[in-house]
Amino acid sequence: MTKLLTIQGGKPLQGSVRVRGAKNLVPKAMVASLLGSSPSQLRNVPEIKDVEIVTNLLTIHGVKVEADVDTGDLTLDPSQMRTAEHSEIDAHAGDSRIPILFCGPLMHRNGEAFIPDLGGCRIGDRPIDYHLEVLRTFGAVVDKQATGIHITAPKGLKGAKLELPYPSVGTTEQVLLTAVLADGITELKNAAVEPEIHDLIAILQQMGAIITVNTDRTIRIEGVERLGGYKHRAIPDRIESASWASAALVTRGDIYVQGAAQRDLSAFLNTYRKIGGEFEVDDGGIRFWHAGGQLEPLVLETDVHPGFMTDWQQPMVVALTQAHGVSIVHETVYENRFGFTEPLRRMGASIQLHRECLGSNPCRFGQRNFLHSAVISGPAELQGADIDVPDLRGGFSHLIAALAASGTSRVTGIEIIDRGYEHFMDKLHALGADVELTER
Ligand SMILES: CC(=O)N[C@H]1[C@@H](OP(=O)(O)OP(=O)(O)OC[C@H]2O[C@@H](n3ccc(=O)[nH]c3=O)[C@H](O)[C@@H]2O)O[C@H](CO)[C@@H](O)[C@@H]1O
Ligand SMILES: C=C(OP(=O)(O)O)C(=O)O
Repeated sequence: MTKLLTIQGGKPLQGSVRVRGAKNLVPKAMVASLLGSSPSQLRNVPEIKDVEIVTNLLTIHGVKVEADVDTGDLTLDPSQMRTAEHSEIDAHAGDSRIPILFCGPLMHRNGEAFIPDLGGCRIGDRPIDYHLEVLRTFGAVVDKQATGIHITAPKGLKGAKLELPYPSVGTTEQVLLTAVLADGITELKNAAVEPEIHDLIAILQQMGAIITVNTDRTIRIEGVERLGGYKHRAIPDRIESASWASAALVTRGDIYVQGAAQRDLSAFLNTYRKIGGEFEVDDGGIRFWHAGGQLEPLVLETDVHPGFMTDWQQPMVVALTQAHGVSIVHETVYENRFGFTEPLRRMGASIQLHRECLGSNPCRFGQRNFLHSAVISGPAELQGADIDVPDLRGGFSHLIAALAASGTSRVTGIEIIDRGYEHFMDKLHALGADVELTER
């Protein structure tokens, strides 16, 4: 059975949606529970696919996971841990990148780990060379096999001096989850400092870890012998919040995002204001709306935190198709994150892709053959189209383009959107969207 979403566009989205814990924190917080000698409690957990995948992976490793989907409370008890079969891990890895973060905790607890083929969005090559390099420096032995990668630590894991070629989020998390129980001190230079990393550090500190973050992207971790459980409320999802904000702009609507946190959206809110979007912050969330005038074009470059996040880029590009004039977007985090613009062009948007760096941020893709800059001319009158969702954020962008377009769009592959947008169909209905889901 495939799901088909039919969208009649042209209605402004209006109303309120609730955003819960961050997709890019919650699964990692769940993995961290493996390091504890007692149960952990995580609050504000959303019902999204990546949480389901990590729940299954933890369960096959003997962790008892109890969830209350209404309150979003999760209890994770690792006291009966066991080693899972490679075939079991493969079967449950799904379309997520999280399995690679099990390495450190599993080596500490079971002496070995297995990395299956990883999922995640197809927005670039997404190699794992930094991960394997840091694990080797901790003392792990990496054995690449036909079905995946087997990792052992025959002499234990020892603190290390590390420096990343690029501030990779996943590799920084790999280092944190490995170093906290390693023997001795780890120093990581050029670390990622995204809000989700700080939240993971807060969790590890509650468990008993000793971690210092310096202002120069250096993280110092003093290994300890034992960690306990944690009790933590996950930070809200800043990507989902920004996505609904873009939806308000594109559809000329007005959306209150309950749970959105200004602190983690700073770069996005500056851009939102410059394009002509309005927002108002209160204790419970942020209201986003289209002020009624014309939207202004922008020059935008994605970057690591505290820059404009790459996962905000795709919905924002749809908003820029509605701005009066020429906008430029330079994607510096992933080499191939503009594939989603092809359906937008079919819908009537004017977007040209370029191999050159159209911006001044240092970028790894400039002298290579990657279409990683976009020139967008607006405003475009979008028409409905048939679309197959390519990836999580690209898919959400297509939904909001279709909601703003005249006529009917038929969208397949929407299951991908469940990876990061909790109950998005219910939310679209609540916002007054004319959408219908059928199975065929
Ligand atoms: C589950 C999760 O949290 N996903 C987020 C995480 O992905 P993820 O942790 O995979 O992203 P990274 O920060 O590691 O990747 C950044 C860049 O580093 C490169 N790289 C990374 C690792 C490596 O071993 N070798 C290498 O070359 C990647 O190809 C990419 O070009 O951070 C990204 C950047 O904020 C976000 O877009 C993703 O939503
Ligand atoms: C790229 C993303 O996620 P992942 O790393 O899980 O593919 C995303 O959330 O936009």
